Amino acid sequence: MGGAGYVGSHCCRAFAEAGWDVTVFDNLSTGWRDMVRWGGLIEGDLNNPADIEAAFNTVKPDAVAHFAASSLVGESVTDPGKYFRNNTLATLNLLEAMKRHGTQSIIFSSTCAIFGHAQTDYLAEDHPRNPINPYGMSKLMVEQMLAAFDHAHGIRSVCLRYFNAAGADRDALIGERHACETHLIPLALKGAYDPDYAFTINGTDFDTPDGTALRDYIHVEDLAEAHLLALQTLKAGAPSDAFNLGTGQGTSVAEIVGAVERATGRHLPRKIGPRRPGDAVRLVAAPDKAQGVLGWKATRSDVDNIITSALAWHQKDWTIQTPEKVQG
Ligand SMILES: NC(=O)c1ccc[n+]([C@@H]2O[C@H](COP(=O)([O-])OP(=O)(O)OC[C@H]3O[C@@H](n4cnc5c(N)ncnc54)[C@H](O)[C@@H]3O)[C@@H](O)[C@H]2O)c1
Ligand SMILES: O=c1ccn([C@@H]2O[C@H](COP(=O)(O)OP(=O)(O)O[C@H]3O[C@H](CO)[C@@H](O)[C@H](O)[C@H]3O)[C@@H](O)[C@H]2O)c(=O)[nH]1
Repeated sequence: MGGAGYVGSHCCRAFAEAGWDVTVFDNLSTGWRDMVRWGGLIEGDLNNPADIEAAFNTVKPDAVAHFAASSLVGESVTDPGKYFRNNTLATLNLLEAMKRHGTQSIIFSSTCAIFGHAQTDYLAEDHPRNPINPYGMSKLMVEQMLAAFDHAHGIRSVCLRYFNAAGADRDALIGERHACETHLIPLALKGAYDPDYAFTINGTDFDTPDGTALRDYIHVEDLAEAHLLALQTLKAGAPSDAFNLGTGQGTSVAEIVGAVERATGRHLPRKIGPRRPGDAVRLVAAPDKAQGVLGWKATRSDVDNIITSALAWHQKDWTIQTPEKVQG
């Protein structure tokens, strides 16, 4: 579900390369037909139970990987209904279909936004879950629904709580491609090449060493590997579980700006703006549980490697970010 999007398309590549039959179900609201390269595409909307029913009748899936969602923190603050509908209600439709069809395994794209403000430097799975924006709330509700569906119907789930997904695949075939881009790394790359784009740092008054927000950037191919491992453990009969997926390394917005300048060899002009509504100060994972239980470790998530891979993809199809700037 949602395999035409950024994280889903990278995971589909990993699933297909592991020898699994992949079918993408996606309404292409924020995804892209040409990012569905590993498996077929069924166009459908999770808000429409008849679409899900038809897809399940066609494919009869053993397992579901559920990436589909609306996922812009700022937008969720101004339009919460969209988030409860497209993330929470739509997932309920999916779970009802899984129940009807006897599909017993699901990997869910959760998020560190379920935790809210960090009470500890590194967020472990048992950190209190107090989301501070409707996006995080809508995802936490899904985690709770998943637990209830396991209890009542034996549908086992793995909630993978990504920290900040970043980077692009090793061959630069697919990458971070959001029609409405709000994410830091693509916008910083755009700012380095496009003199007409005013890149802005959202707040320099956070309680962090350099005053800018701290995040844990995780390479999208490391996330894909975690999905493979999670599905394998579910297939082997493991119980439902949840894992925080990050590196354990916090990187500030200012440090990302520096890394973009290193990778591009260009100056990145920047403005200083206010904090973005709903933004947490610091979100850094404690990745120990994923390491211990899944045997997963981020190996591609060095910030310079992330930005180099993102840049390689953007340069291959620069029109996606900055028309006219193909030559850099
Ligand atoms: N990108 C990140 O940093 C990040 C971090 C944490 C969690 N996540 C979660 O990971 C998942 C994937 O994120 P992404 O960045 O790849 O987003 P994306 O927008 O690129 O992909 C989402 C995909 O879901 C599809 N979709 C959305 N609503 C749908 C619906 N009702 N029916 C069918 N398809 C629908 C979209 O068309 C798109 O292809 C999301 O659930 C997101 O909340 C992302
Ligand atoms: O032009 C920009 C864009 C972003 N930021 C800041 O950079 C940080 C990271 O922002 P962004 O890349 O948008 O990621 P997050 O807001 O942290 O949200 C992402 O990461 C979350 C987990 O932290 C996921 O749940 C969300 O789906 C995903 O959008 C935040 O402080 C932003 O305010 C800027 O300063 N300037």
